[in-house]
Amino acid sequence: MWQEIDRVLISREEIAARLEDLAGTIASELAGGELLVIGVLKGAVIFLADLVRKLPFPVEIDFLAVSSYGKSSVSSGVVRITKDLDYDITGRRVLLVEDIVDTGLTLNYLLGHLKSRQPQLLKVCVLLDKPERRKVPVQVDYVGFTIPDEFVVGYGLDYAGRYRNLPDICVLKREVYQAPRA
Ligand SMILES: O=P(O)(O)OC[C@H]1O[C@H](OP(=O)(O)OP(=O)(O)O)[C@H](O)[C@@H]1O
Ligand code: HPA
Ligand SMILES: [Mg+2]
Repeated sequence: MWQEIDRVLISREEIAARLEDLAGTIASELAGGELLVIGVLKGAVIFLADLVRKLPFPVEIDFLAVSSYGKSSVSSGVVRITKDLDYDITGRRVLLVEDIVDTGLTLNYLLGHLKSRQPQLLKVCVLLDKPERRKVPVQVDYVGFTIPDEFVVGYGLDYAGRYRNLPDICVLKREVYQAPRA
């Protein structure tokens, strides 16, 4: 069924348990004012959907879309906004939700883009942090899990558009995304 998967890295049960803690921390630190939660399409959709339902106060939700990986397992280095926000975030309290910070190029670009609109508060929550691959330092306020340098799929994360619906976070077999040596 999931033939290209090597192994489960983080199970659905571990994700659910960590989300309880993460939501508790976010709720205690960001309560007391209106909050706009911004998800980065498409990878963050499943994480955001689970996270916001654990917050004990009403939030608004918006999305923006970027693409840098396309059909590859390596960042193109060029971040492109393919869908911008619907809301004006000037003066607002914002929580940006991402599935993964890897090289940091996407988040770095997005933070510049969002800060230029002068929100009152801008916090960043990522489900996965892969620090070994970082090319630029980035602000991350809340992290679900720190993971090793392996390409992961599932729980929103894709390889060439596939596997987002896998309920666990899994490591893809290396031969799937690494071209055989000549
Ligand atoms: O830290 P980086 O190296 O920039 O990588 C992280 C970004 O790459 C992925 O996006 P992708 O371009 O694959 O879009 P997607 O969310 O639609 O899959 C992921 O969802 C992050 O947005
Ligand atoms: O490990 C990853 N998996 C899926 N998408 C990604 N985008 C950056 N790193 C990854
Ligand atoms: Mg992707």
